[in-house]
Amino acid sequence: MTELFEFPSEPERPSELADGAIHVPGWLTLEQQAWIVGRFRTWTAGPVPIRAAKVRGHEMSVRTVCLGWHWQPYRYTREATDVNGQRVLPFPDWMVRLGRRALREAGYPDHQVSAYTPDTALANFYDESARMGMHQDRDEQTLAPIVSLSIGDACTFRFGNTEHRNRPYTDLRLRSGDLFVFGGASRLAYHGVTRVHPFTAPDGCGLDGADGRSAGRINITMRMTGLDG
Ligand SMILES: O=C(O)CCC(=O)C(=O)O
Ligand SMILES: [Fe+2]
Repeated sequence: MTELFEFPSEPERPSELADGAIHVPGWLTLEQQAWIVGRFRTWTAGPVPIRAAKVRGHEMSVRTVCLGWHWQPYRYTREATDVNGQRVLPFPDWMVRLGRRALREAGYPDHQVSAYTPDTALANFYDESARMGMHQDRDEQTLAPIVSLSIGDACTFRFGNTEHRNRPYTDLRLRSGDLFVFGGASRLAYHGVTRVHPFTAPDGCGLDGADGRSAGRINITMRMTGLDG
């Protein structure tokens, strides 16, 4: 035999789906993932507990806890007036640094990296039956890029166009540790999660299933609201 099979597998590289939309597979180490899951558990404990936001009277299947600003359909407030009226946790400095590193490593230019000061994060939890319909992230007053981190079970992420929620779109798998950035010409692209793939979370990522259940998926999106106060 040749040594063909001894070559390490091709390293995973960033790929640009569309102008400004970059997928970086395996961006977070397992240790970083597990650490973030630990932080997530503290956020869900309050003062504003994780909850399913209500859209036109219907609870979303995804549950969300926010940092910095509280998102409710379709606005940001400091107090979670649709939950318990408490003020949300502050946006952590480590996440600003992580957001800048994400932009840099996704290939964004230096001036955009240094100007990037995300002030809100939506931390979503998906159980194996949760989904997120096609939508635009447009409750922010700036068009600064969105930085998205995924941990736990993989999902099928649908990334579409800026005009409407229908084709053309690309379905890709977001796995534990992946980074996805969408800014520039892709900032207002419609996107959603069509399904979660149970039992695909890697050992050591910090999300473990219990009693035969799958681990679920955490997704964190950092954003710059452009809001004062
Ligand atoms: O879970 C994801 O990957 C996307 C989440 C999302 O689009 C959102 O929170 O607005
Ligand atoms: Fe979104």
